[in-house]
Amino acid sequence: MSKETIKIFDTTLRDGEQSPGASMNTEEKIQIAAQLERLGVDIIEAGFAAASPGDFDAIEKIAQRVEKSTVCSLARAVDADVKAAGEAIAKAKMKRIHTFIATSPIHMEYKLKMKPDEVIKRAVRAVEYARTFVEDVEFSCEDAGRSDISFMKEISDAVIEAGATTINLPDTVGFRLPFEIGAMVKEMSEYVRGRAIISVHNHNDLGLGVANSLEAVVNGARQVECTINGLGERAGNAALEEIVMALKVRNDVFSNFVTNINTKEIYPTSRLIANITGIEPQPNKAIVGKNAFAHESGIHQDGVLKHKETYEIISPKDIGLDLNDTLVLGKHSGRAAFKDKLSKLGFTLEDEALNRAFERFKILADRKKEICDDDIRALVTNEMTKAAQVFEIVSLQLMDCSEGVPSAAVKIRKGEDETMDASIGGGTIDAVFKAIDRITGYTGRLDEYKVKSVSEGKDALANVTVKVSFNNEPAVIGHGLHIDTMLASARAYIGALNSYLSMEGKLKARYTDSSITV
Ligand SMILES: CC(=O)SCCNC(=O)CCNC(=O)[C@H](O)C(C)(C)COP(=O)(O)OP(=O)(O)OC[C@H]1O[C@@H](n2cnc3c(N)ncnc32)[C@H](O)[C@@H]1OP(=O)(O)O
Ligand SMILES: CC(C)C(=O)C(=O)O
Repeated sequence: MSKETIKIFDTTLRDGEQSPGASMNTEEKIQIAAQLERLGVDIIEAGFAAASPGDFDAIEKIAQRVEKSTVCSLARAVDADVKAAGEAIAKAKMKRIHTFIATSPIHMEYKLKMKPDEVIKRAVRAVEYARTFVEDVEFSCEDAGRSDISFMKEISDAVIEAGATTINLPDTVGFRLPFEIGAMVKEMSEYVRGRAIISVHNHNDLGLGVANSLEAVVNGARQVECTINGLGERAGNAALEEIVMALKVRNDVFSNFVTNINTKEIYPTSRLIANITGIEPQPNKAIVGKNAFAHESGIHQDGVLKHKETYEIISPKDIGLDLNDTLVLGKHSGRAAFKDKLSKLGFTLEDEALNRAFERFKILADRKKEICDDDIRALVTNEMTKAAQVFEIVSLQLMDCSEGVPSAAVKIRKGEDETMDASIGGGTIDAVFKAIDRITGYTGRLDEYKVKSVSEGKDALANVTVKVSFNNEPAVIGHGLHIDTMLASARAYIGALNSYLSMEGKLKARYTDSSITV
């Protein structure tokens, strides 16, 4: 019997970005989309085009670059949203608009303040309008988990008639138990058989997102929506890596199904997302957590030494994690070893980018004795996701003591010119950022500041993430990497400014284009 393909719909760049603190800039989203394509996901939900000019810009750029996966934008059942989605994905080789409206009584009455008939009308209009941009239209019954099944059948009939090809049944608030999701999916997939495919999108509020998704597959779902590392609104979404590995490891149960995922790209993808968002999977997280393959107790270690499978149901190699790779890089390592390490970590860099990364590696190696894989991942990701550098930090001098006023003197390069200025501040970081504002002429409002150590030890790299809003426009993200936390902070702030400047013209054009309501 030929196997059925379960489509993997990745929404890390949309629902994943809804995790508090997980915002990403355009360059970072492009890198993530390229990695998701390598991973083999069928559909990349690249964002919500109408949500912000930055989202629109990122989706548009992803649509122009991704070739093997379908690129999708989310849209409310609102003309302006559908138009923005259609325009953002216009250049994609394979494209989809995903439109949604809530179908549960509680959402219709209190949030939408619409009668069920009006909800159906809005859904039909959105799907019909979406079909004027693309052939592939997905419709979601938001809060399907708490919706009346007969109403979902009625709205599905209407949107399928209007041209929807996928009906998604999100358990938006993660309320349902596996047997309930199974029953809902079975009834709905039998109802729409031959007319549309049924998809699920399970949230993790009760920790059941993955279990619910697997139960949905058994009962007829042929598309599963999920995110890397389980990122997503509130407690997150079902984790892609867990769903895919469960389908693979338990192929005795799921023998009729396959996915297009190259599981060896799971670990590199997980690390890329963790480095970019600064959100580490919990250590005991299944598949990609730091401890997922660590055996701590004597009896387990004894068993594993005698026969790995006594305690291991997954080989780390299957997810692209090579625990036996002992090549440690340091100040005496050359380009060949560096290049070899990059390719083992899943990076392929053009010559120029490779040279820049190698230079930064050498500078780091002068200060840090041993460079571990996570240092290299952070360094290369940082290099690849940098916006064009209008401003660059040249040097930083700080004065701080427990009784005095913190002050910072910063030298910044712009093209050929170098400018130095100083500022005092409420704290050292405040002084650094104020000095940068004085030199560049842009005043930023700091919305978020996060610092994370990339590896262990006192000489670990600091990875600083900032979210800054310039000129009261939508906030942008910047990352800075350095052994010195203050320098990493200055780089992150300048990175955010560079990112803002690279989008400034576009943002303004979209704000002032009266045909687009965002
Ligand atoms: C379950 C999910 O994850 S849904 C996706 C969630 N993602 C996001 O919200 C992305 C970020 N959101 C945003 O940037 C903004 O909310 C925007 C741009 C989409 C809309 O902003 P605003 O116009 O200011 O509206 P606001 O967010 O305050 O309220 C949402 C409005 O959309 C309506 N709405 C919500 N969902 C839908 C829908 N699917 N179809 C039509 N209307 C909807 C709400 O009823 C509300 O309408 P009201 O203003 O008439 O009361
Ligand atoms: C828009 C839909 C698919 C969603 O994110 C949800 O319901 O959680």
